[in-house]
Amino acid sequence: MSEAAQTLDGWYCLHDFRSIDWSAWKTLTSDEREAAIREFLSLVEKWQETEDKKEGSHAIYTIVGQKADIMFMILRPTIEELNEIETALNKTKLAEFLVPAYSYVSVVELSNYLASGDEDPYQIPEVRRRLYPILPKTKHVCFYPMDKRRQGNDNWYMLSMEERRNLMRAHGLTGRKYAGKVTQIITGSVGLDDFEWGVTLFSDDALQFKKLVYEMRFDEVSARYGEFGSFFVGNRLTVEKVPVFLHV
Ligand code: VOV
Repeated sequence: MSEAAQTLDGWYCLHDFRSIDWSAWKTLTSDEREAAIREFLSLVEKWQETEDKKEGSHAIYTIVGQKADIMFMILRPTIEELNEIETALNKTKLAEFLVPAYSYVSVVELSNYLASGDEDPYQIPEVRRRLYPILPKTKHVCFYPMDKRRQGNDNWYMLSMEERRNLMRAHGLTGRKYAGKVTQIITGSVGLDDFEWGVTLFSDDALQFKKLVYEMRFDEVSARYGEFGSFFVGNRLTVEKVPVFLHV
């Protein structure tokens, strides 16, 4: 049996995608809509207080295309808190008009492929910053789930640790070319959701998602072993923009 990579696991993560039932939303009076928006914003304010205390983080993006209209990405120390947050959201008035489109449950993950030293990694500030990240406030987001292939001669899980380490090193070098342009948050989801990882990319230039993902297709680890789910791309929805977004 090949040696499993050891993972470092950080905050739990929920990607919650909803479509908006605009026809139903329009049937409310403008006072009712305003009250629903106020109630929703007070929920987001609570999320912000948690983020300010560095006890979690969140991001809200409007999604381009028909797969969804809005995405909430939530990070919390426990999976129970993710459940509480989705339940609180579901109990709001606005949620009566939010139709579930897709969701993904995972946990922020770093592997030990490129780790060095004997120090307890959970005590290294840079590692902690990546395991418990405050989500970047970039203009755009790209999310997709992915697997590593297990088929015939292309079975990631039959490769030796050394072979996987070399492939991940090459992957990291390609990724490093995008430093300052794209920030990635990899979340592990084996045993938690339908794919093995969630990939969330943040950038102020949406074109960089295409350039990075395309370039990575030529890395052996993606070319030979990568299998991908649906891609979602979105634009940041700040608290200030919420009333305009929901105005009908
Ligand atoms: C923004 C660029 C970027 C950079 C710098 C980067 C670097 C790194 C490093 C150094 C490491 C290994 C150590 C660790 O930190 O775990 C990883 C790990 C991982 N990556 Fe990555 N990745 C990037 C970006 C990046 C992208 C765009 C994708 C999607 C692949 C594609 O083809 O669409 C991806 C996937 C992953 C995955 C699924 C893992 C875990 C694999 C496992 O088997 O455990 N990743 N990644």
